Amino acid sequence: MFNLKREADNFLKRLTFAFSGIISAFKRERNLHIQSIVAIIVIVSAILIHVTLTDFMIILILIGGVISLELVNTAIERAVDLTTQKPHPLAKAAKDTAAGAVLCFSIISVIIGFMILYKTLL
Ligand SMILES: Nc1ncnc2c1ncn2[C@@H]1O[C@H](COP(=O)(O)OP(=O)(O)OP(=O)(O)O)[C@@H](O)[C@H]1O
Repeated sequence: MFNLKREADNFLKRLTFAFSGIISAFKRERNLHIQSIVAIIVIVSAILIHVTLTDFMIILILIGGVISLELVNTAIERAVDLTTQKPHPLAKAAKDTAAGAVLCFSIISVIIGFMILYKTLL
C-alpha cells in the first residue's frame, strides 16, 4: 500500500546518496574543479554582458550537461577500476569512450558559447 511518509523518506535517502556521489566525485576529480571554475567565469561573464534570458538558459543547460557527463565519466572510471586494475583493451576503450563523450559535449558547448558571445557583442 502507498505510504506517503515511507516514500518521502526513501526519496530523501536517494537524494542524500546522489549528493554524496557528487561530493565524492568533486573530492577526487581535478577535471570537475576546472569545469566548475570555468562555469562560474562563464556565468559571471554572461551576466556582465547582459545575454538574453534564453541564451542564459542555454548556457546553464550546457554547463549542467558538461558537469553531468563528467560525473558519469567518473562513475565509469570507478566501475572499470573496480572490475580490473590490470591493463585491458576493453577497460581502456570504456574509459576513453566515456572521456570522449565529455570532450564531444564540451567542444559543442564552447562553439555555442562563442556564438552567443558573438551575437551579444555584435
Ligand atoms: N585497466 C586499464 N587497461 C588499459 N588502459 C587503461 C586502464 N585503466 C586506465 N587506462 C587508460 O590509461 C589512461 C589514463 O587512465 P586513468 O584511469 O588514469 O584516467 P584519467 O582520465 O587520467 O582519470 P583519473 O585521473 O580521473 O583517474 C586512459 O587512456 C585509460 O584509458
